[in-house]
Amino acid sequence: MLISFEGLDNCGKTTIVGKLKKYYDGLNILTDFTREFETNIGREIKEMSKAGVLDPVLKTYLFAADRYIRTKIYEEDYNSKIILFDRYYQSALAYRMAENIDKNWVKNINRIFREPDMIFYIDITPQESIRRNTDTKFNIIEFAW
Ligand SMILES: Nc1ncnc2c1ncn2[C@@H]1O[C@H](COP(=O)(O)OP(=O)(O)OP(=O)(O)O)[C@@H](O)[C@H]1O
Ligand SMILES: Cc1cn([C@H]2C[C@H](O)[C@@H](COP(=O)(O)O)O2)c(=O)[nH]c1=O
Repeated sequence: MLISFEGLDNCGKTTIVGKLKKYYDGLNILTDFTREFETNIGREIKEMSKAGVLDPVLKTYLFAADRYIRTKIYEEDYNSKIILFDRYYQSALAYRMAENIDKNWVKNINRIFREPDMIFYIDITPQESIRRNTDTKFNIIEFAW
């Protein structure tokens, strides 16, 4: 089963995914979790973002490549394990649309990904997202408010 978690930066995805992993481990239910920036391409996204050389088109391709590598790892596991995705392709749609990139183009690139069995959207306000932010946190989107 593939379960994904979405929401604004700092909404609490990683906290919830961590707690769920512990909970399922306690029940001996096989569970794994994954998030962006775990692959070489993911790390490159971070470096390019810090260097200011990422644009929305590059982000679309690179995040999809990072996601593709991670989905391949779990290809055989969806029927036997719970795979928790801390962000999935819905983030690509939301974040690229916010950057005025054509939704259908982003959708087409992300068509290769299996649909999640469940998506949890964690709803916080932009103000709360900013309030929870710390200087040490990596943000790929400049806060515009
Ligand atoms: N339910 C909650 N209420 C208040 N604060 C919370 C809650 N859940 C998480 N936080 C706090 O919000 C901050 C961000 O949490 P977390 O890293 O889990 O969010 P995230 O959505 O994974 O963030 P990121 O956008 O960096 O991936 C942390 O300081 C965390 O302690
Ligand atoms: C998957 C994906 C993510 N992003 C953005 C969204 C966030 O600002 C960062 C990821 O950081 P977080 O710690 O997981 O919140 O990357 C994006 O722009 N496009 C994507 O496809």
